[in-house]
Formats: sequence, structure tokens, C-alpha cells
Amino acid sequence: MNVSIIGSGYVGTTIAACLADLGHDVINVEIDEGIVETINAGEAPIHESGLAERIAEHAGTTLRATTDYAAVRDTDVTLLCLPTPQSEDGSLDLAIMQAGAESLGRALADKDGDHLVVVKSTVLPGTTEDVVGPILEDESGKRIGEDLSLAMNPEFLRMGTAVEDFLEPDKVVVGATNESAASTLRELYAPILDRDDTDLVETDIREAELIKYANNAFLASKVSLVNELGNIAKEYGADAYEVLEAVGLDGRISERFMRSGLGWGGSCFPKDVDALRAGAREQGYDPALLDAVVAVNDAQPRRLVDLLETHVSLEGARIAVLGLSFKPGTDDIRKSRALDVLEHLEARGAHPVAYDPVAIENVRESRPDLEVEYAESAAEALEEADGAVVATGWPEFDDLAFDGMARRIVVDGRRISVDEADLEVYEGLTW
Ligand SMILES: NC(=O)c1ccc[n+]([C@@H]2O[C@H](COP(=O)([O-])OP(=O)(O)OC[C@H]3O[C@@H](n4cnc5c(N)ncnc54)[C@H](O)[C@@H]3O)[C@@H](O)[C@H]2O)c1
Ligand SMILES: O=c1ccn([C@@H]2O[C@H](COP(=O)(O)OP(=O)(O)O[C@H]3O[C@H](CO)[C@@H](O)[C@H](O)[C@H]3O)[C@@H](O)[C@H]2O)c(=O)[nH]1
Repeated sequence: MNVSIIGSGYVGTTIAACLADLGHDVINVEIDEGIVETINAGEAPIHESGLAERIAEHAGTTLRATTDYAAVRDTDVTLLCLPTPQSEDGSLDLAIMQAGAESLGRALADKDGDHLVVVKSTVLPGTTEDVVGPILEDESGKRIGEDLSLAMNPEFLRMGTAVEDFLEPDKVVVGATNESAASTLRELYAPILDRDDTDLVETDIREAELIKYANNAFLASKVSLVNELGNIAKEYGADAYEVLEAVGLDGRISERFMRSGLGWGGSCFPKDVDALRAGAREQGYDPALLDAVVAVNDAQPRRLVDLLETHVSLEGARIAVLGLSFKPGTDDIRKSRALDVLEHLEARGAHPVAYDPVAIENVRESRPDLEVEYAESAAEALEEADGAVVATGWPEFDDLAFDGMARRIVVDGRRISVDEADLEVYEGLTW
């Protein structure tokens, strides 16, 4: 099948390379010339395991990139993978989606024959049919249900495991207005749907849109619940990890997403939970539970620094901060809880010395306001430190030597593996 993909970020690039791998002819339409050149040169514009080799294999043949929307006219289906950020007030900002839909609609005006447009971006119910659809119709002169079809197909991949998640998903959700759109998507994903472990969910567009938010809201809520239970466990002197491991044995609950600690960040959970809360309020519903889910999450970094302060007087103290990315395996620092830890440390007069295997440059560039010293290794960050906090659970922090510290006090927000006998103080946030 000939496929065009609008937007070549984490989702668009991963999907393009994977669809080429599945045998489709794919073109990425992207406004960033640097990304277009990188893909056409056979290189990956982002770091994801398994991505570079797929791009290298298919670039120039079944995988191409361009800044020219006219390329969509040579394709049967277009996947919209544009960003859907949040506005200042937390609500969903559709400006980029609207601009992309306008450009796509204009390009489709000159296409003979039918075309299927699929929204893959995370958008609130109603966006595909009430915002994207009308723009496409206005700009292209085509009519939905006649020579234009519309579908919504949310994406559930995680950063760091994007290729594997896309090719081996638990489910594929297809929201479509007509059978021909649904059948085109079944054909597009045929090799994925042939797997025994992939469920196909066919539904209406509105439900498909909401499934994505419900999925992320559920997972974020699970982590906040686990953190609340962890905070309570800590008060009782109990180990939340032991408690929740046993709880997870209940098949109704599952053992996944049970790691308590510093909380959730990243480019998706925070913005999607906020957009759903704002959307619910707009609909006249007060999302009290989701408000609490965010409040519990926002309190964890302060709680970690409070815990450290029970052992170290922070004014003027040199504090090692281990980890900056929002989770291990990525250099993404968007809404990373580690940044909140840095802010709390700074506000209390401490001198943070931070180390992360890959995310330092991103923090340096995007947060020049933070007064932080950066170290080139965990050992360097720990050298002469009066205390340390673990903010991201990078595997390389397991079994670290803490002997360079001035005082061997470690407060852990991610449950790394440590030899407590080596330490003066070792405290977990929830154990
Ligand atoms: N990142 C994830 O892990 C993930 C997972 C599932 C779903 N999503 C959702 O997928 C969507 C895309 O997310 P992402 O992380 O890939 O975003 P991203 O910011 O990484 O990439 C978006 C790309 O779109 C390009 N772009 C912007 N305006 C354009 C235009 N008018 N025409 C063409 N290209 C344009 C940007 O230059 C950028 O390269 C969002 O709705 C997000 O919520 C993201
Ligand atoms: O037991 C856990 C699991 C996760 N986290 C934290 O939760 C955040 C999100 O983690 P993860 O879900 O692995 O990362 P993302 O790449 O943000 O993926 C989420 O967001 C994507 C974008 O919407 C979705 O596609 C994915 O399904 C969804 O898992 C990170 O800060 C993790 O540290 C915990 O604290 N404890």
C-alpha cells in the first residue's frame, strides 16, 4: 500500500520505518528540513532501539521523506502524526493539527480518486470528525463518505521501546465511519494483526479517541495509586514493593506499572491527563479522581527532598542527583520528575550536582535557569557529596560504589539495587 505520514517525530518516524519494514511504500511529510534530510540519508532523526537499521535498510526505496505535501497525492492513505500539545491552561492545543489538516486538504484537492485520512495523534473525542474532517472537506473540495474517508487509530507505543511496541502491540484500535476505511486499516496492519497476541478493536471514531486518553489516564492513575499506597506503606514502616508485588499477583490488577517512587513524567501522561481533565470540565464534569491523581504525582518530588532533609541540612549542601530523563532508556526530559527535584533542592539552598548517561545536554539547553553542576559520571557526581538522590532508575545506577561521598546518605526515588551495608543512611521514598 502507498502510505503518507504527516509529521516525522517519535511516532511518525517509528511508524514510517516499521510500515516500510512490513512491505509498504511510505513517504514522510515533515516541515523540518533537517529531519527530512536525515531520513533520506538513511539515518534516524531520533534514538529508538531498532529504528536506525530499519531506516538504513529502506531509505531511498520504500521509505522517503519530503517537505512537500503534494507527495500525498501518490498515496492511498495518510496518517496524521502531528503533535497535540497542551495550552497554558492544560487544555488540548489543536493549532498544529489544524495547520496540518489545512495543508493536507489543499494537497488532496488535486488528487483524483478516493483517499483515506487517519488521525493517529492523541486527540479528544470529537476532534477527528468536528475539527479535522471539516477542514479537510473545505480545503480539498472532497466529501467524507464520497471521495474522502476518515478514521482514528490511536497509538500506544512507549518511548524507548517504540519499534517493538508498534510491531507487537497488545491491541490495534480502529475507529472508522465506514467499512472501507476499516478494511484499508486492516490491510495496512495485516502482519501485525496476524499475531496471536494482538487484539483488533473496531469501533466508532469518538470511542477510538477516548480509548487513548482512558488508557493513559488509567496507567497514570495506577502509578499514582501505587505511590499513594507506597507513601502509606512508608508511614507504617512497610516495604511498598513487597506489598505491591503480592497485590499484582491478582490477575484483575496485574504486576505491571507497579513501581512506586518519584512518579510519572514524559511527553504523554502529563499532557494527556491534563487535556482529559480540561475536556471533562468543558463538558460539565468535575474529574475529582484525575485531579487527585495529578496532585499525588506532583507531591512526590517534594516528598523525596523532605526525606533527604531529615538526614542532611540542605543549605549549602552538595547533593548528587542521579538521573535526569523522565524514565530510563531515553534522553527525553519533558515533565521529568528529576527537574522538580532539582527545583526543590535549589529552593532549599542546596548545591545539586547532576549526572545522567544521556539527558544532560537536554537539561542544559532547555533549563538554563537551573543552577546545577553537571558531572560526567555517577562517581563524579557522588564525589564529596553530602547526600544523594536517585531520580531516574537507570540500570547503571545498580550496585554503585558510594565511597567517594563526604557522607554516604542516599535517598532513592526509583528503587535501584544498593548494598545498604556500604551506606550510613539508605532510605527509599516508599519502602
Ligand atoms: N511520543 C510518544 O511516545 C507517543 C506515543 C503515542 C502517541 N503519541 C501522540 O502522537 C502525536 C505525535 O507525537 P510525537 O511524540 O511523534 O510528536 P513529535 O513532536 O515528536 O513530532 C511531531 C513532528 O511533526 C512535525 N510537524 C509539526 N507541524 C507540522 C506540519 N504542519 N506538517 C508536517 N509536520 C509537522 C514536527 O516538526 C515534528 O517533527 C501526539 O498526539 C502524541 O500525543 C505520542
Ligand atoms: O510502574 C511504573 C511505570 C511507569 N512509571 C513512570 O511513568 C512514566 C511513563 O512511563 P511509560 O509509560 O513507560 O512511558 P511513555 O513512553 O510516556 O509511554 C506512555 O505514554 C505513551 C504516549 O501516549 C503511550 O503511547 C504509552 O502507552 C504509555 O505507556 C515514566 O515517568 C515512568 O518513570 C512509574 O513511575 N512506575
